[in-house]
Amino acid sequence: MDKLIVQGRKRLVGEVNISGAKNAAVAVIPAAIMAEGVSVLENLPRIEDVNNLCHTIEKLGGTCTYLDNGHTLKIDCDKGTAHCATFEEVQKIRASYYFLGAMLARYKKAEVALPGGCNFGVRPIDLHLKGFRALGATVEEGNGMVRAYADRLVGTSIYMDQVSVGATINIMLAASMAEGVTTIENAAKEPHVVDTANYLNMMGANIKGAGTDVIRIKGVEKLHGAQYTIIPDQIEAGTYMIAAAITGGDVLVKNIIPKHMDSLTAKLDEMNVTIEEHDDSIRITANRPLHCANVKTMSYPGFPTDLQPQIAALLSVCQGQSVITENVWDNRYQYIDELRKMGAQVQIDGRVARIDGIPRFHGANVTATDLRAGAAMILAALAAEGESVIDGVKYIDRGYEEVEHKFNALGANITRVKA
Ligand SMILES: CC(=O)N[C@H]1[C@@H](OP(=O)(O)OP(=O)(O)OC[C@H]2O[C@@H](n3ccc(=O)[nH]c3=O)[C@H](O)[C@@H]2O)O[C@H](CO)[C@@H](O)[C@@H]1O
Ligand SMILES: C=C(OP(=O)(O)O)C(=O)O
Repeated sequence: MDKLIVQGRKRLVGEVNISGAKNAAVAVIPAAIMAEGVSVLENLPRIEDVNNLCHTIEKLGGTCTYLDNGHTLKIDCDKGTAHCATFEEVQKIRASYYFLGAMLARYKKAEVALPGGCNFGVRPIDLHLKGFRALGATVEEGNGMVRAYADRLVGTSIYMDQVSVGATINIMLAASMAEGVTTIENAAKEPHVVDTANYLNMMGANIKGAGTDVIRIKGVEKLHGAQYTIIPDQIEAGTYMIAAAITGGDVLVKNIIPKHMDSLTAKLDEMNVTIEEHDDSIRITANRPLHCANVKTMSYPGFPTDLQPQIAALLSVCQGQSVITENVWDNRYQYIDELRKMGAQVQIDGRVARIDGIPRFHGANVTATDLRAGAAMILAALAAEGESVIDGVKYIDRGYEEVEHKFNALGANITRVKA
């Protein structure tokens, strides 16, 4: 597996362009198989999750063709695809569960292997399946597979027991081609939910209310291809904003939607970081001592769980005691042992992490236990005294485009050693 070697104590200065959002791209790509016609997706991030989804579409019988340097993709499933996805690619990533909703919509039948993705303990998909059943599908699970089929899907009212990004999007996909109207109450409001709804509407769907907690979907018979530009990645942007703060840097984070960053900018402001907001960029300057802060992760517009490891790295080198409460995942502190190897002082008690600020990290050999844990390791290593070696880079490559190149362009010194 590739490793990253990071020389620490580098102040990041300059500008960084944020790529398209992973969690939007990974929903929009499977949604493209619902179209009779060709879709052109722009601003796709060049990341492993996108590669895996493209391979899946090709194995299903569709075609994926890049039109430029890898950010614009033409997806052609005009003649239809298979409805059974059991390949290795499907098991590697979380978002492969969207093929269930997409296939069920177009073919009224779907067979998909259980998804993979980052390991935060149990990651059930019961709410997705409950939604499909409510629409009239029969759903069976067994041997690592989910099988769903229906003679017809019929719109209905669905109340989500828990706010779930994946279930909201998956039900939206299936309901787009159901008969009649579906309402999803207590829906997730994340920017990627809105992005997927916008793409589906461009394809001819009739979805209203995405971005609020009630989404209303009037089913249509057919969807056509569409040209669509993916939104910027809120989490990649947040990672570079925190990188500027942790290295005492001065970075303009470009090509973003500043509104999506509100929960993070409020927190960084509270910590004494200077923030300048522009139309589509944010400048982060950190030239004052940073204060401790308390962070609670929540669904959007709350503080995203996908920035929890990165903010933990930053809080580790702030003055005083900070408290993080992880409200989304049962087990998202596996990376803390790795951060401790670099000197972090953290006590974990269930969903709560108490972090006592240290003056600075020291370099160490650490492992990226998952995608955002890997991002946190890079941030800690950038701020650390000495050299760090980060293993498990394949997780980072799932969701960060050209990670070492983007950081090095800001003044970091990161070298990739190929396995
Ligand atoms: C590909 C993608 O977009 N991944 C994101 C998505 O994951 P994902 O869609 O898997 O996360 P959910 O929003 O569904 O999960 C939120 C909570 O609901 C629970 N739950 C979820 C589904 C279900 O059927 N039953 C159930 O109990 C989960 O255990 C978790 O505690 O949202 C998470 C929360 O913002 C992010 O961390 C992931 O980066
Ligand atoms: C957890 C994440 O992704 P996934 O749900 O795809 O594992 C993430 O993007 O931080």
